[in-house]
Amino acid sequence: MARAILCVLDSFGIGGAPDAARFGDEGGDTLGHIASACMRGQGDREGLRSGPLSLPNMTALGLARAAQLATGKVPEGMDGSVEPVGIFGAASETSHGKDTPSGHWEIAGVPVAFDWGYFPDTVPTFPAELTQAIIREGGVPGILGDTHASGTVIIAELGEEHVRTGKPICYTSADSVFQIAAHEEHFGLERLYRLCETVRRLVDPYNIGRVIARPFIGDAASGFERTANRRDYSVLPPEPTLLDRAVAAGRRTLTVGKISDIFAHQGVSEVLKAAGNDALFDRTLEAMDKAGEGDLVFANYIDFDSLYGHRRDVPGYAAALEALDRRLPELLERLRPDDLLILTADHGCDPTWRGTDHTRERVPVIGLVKGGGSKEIGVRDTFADIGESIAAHLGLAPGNHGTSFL
Ligand SMILES: O=P(O)(O)O[C@H]1O[C@H](CO)[C@@H](O)[C@H]1O
Ligand SMILES: [Mn+2]
Ligand SMILES: [Mn+2]
Repeated sequence: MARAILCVLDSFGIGGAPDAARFGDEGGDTLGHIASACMRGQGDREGLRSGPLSLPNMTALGLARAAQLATGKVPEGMDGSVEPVGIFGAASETSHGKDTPSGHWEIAGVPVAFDWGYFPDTVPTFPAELTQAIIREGGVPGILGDTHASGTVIIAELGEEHVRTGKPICYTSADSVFQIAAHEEHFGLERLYRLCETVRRLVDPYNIGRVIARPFIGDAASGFERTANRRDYSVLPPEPTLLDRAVAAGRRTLTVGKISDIFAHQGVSEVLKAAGNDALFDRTLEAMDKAGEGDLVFANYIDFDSLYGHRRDVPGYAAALEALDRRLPELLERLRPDDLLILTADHGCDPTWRGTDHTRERVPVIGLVKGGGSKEIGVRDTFADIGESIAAHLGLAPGNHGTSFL
């Protein structure tokens, strides 16, 4: 039994999704395209990184072979001849959406078999009656934005007007989200959180997955910058997840980063938060030190997605992958006999792709049971196989979805 350590590299897809065309994402491949770009010198950035993508520790865990299973080819510059030390394969998503909650919930054994509500890619994007209700019940003089947008672009465009008028910047994306950007000092952080709670209630009838507070600081002269005080207001998962099942069985679930928000704080014993992948990795190590027999550590590394994938920043994404890879030995050293480690992702966000949205992709499933051998698990039909394998490893009763690969 021992423990299970589940790490989600947010948006680290490996291509090959059988239903990618339905999303306009046929050919989308986060890892494959980053690796190819790096081979062409397009991953170079002065003072940051250069050359082919170098992920020796994830390759030892089977990343190159997992990508080969997902797409039929080894990413350029990666070594597909390395014999993986542990569990390796890929997984396809069955949930209808390619968003963060769908991906994480499916990993935790609960695929999302219904369609979220989405706001149309029009201006205005939000229904007039919803906007009116937000103005009335949220106590704001109006809203800015009201469009599909990239969060960093829209605060550059509207930050000054927001500070001047006090109107929050409201926007959405291809995801089922209502995002609210507001200045931490001029508008106020607590006031932004309260507004998000109000909007959470108001968008429930529209079946919107998340309301997201996007606080920022700065001014027009020096530029506006988002802070780490982002907060996600998710609806409840439709069924008990792996987290709920673990807690119900008397286990502890130690969540790192935004996991707790993504699961609407259900089935969470402990929340370890931090800003930035590096600090989140530190929290993961702390959680591993705290976790006892039969417990689950569940971590999310958000920078891949929000700082690099959505920003279509190939050198940034490559550097972040290499940084995490360099630190993996610290995590591997902390594994106790019979601990299960899995590294995976919740969707893709190919930084070479058009637009700024997620990409429908398969995800890697790589890891090991400490003391166990090498095992190819193939391409799994659902991310739920990950949660089901963890449940089996921890001695929890089987759930309603997925099949253990252990
Ligand atoms: O452009 P930013 O604000 O980072 O938004 C991105 O983050 C949201 C939540 O993950 C996605 O829906 C996408 O729109
Ligand atoms: Mn995500
Ligand atoms: Mn995202």
